[in-house]
Amino acid sequence: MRPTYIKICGLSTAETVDAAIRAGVDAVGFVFAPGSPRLIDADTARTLAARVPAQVETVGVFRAQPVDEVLATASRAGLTTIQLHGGEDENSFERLRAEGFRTIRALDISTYLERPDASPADRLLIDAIEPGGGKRFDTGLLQARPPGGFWLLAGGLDPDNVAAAVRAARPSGVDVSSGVESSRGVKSVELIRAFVSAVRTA
Ligand SMILES: O=C(O)c1ccccc1N[C@@H]1O[C@H](COP(=O)(O)O)[C@@H](O)[C@H]1O
Repeated sequence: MRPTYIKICGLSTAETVDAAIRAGVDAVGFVFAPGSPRLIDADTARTLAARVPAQVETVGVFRAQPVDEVLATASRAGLTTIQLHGGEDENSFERLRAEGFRTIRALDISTYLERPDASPADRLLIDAIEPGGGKRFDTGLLQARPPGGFWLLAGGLDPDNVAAAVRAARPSGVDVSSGVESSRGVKSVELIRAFVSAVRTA
């Protein structure tokens, strides 16, 4: 069986990017969604992404932003992958792919249950209602509509709950932001290490 894919999101310092890579993550995320406590600009992301080895994905996270703005930011930052939390139309992912990006479509659990097949992106991410809010959702709801293909579980994961969440929901991967922070928006090297280690025990 393939090891669980791990993405650590909302990184903003060289120290935490390096810690995530040393811990063995598959992807690091940079947030460009206005209003986020993890918001960084494209030039900062470019400097951080330059530290990341080629086998680790660099993901730009956007929420309800015009696709032209998404493309301009991700291109300037030199990222490999774009994660959209709403605002996209059915053509957006095709356009992002045509520009050479891998894509992740993030759906909150309610939207996923209403439209489980609404994912023309390369990968699906299922999240709680408020992205980046550190709140979990009941993964038992997925039993009614088990996701097919590669999918990521997100929403309120942390080093203490992630192993059980992986065993229960069997996602292809996990994505975390709040659960590896010492205070809102501030990532912790220790919590990043503990999170990756907990996933590996699941
Ligand atoms: O992290 C944010 O601030 C954010 C803002 C807007 C859209 C997405 C955001 N992050 C994504 O939220 C989930 C997990 O969040 P948490 O672990 O519950 O805090 C993850 O997909 C992040 O990429």
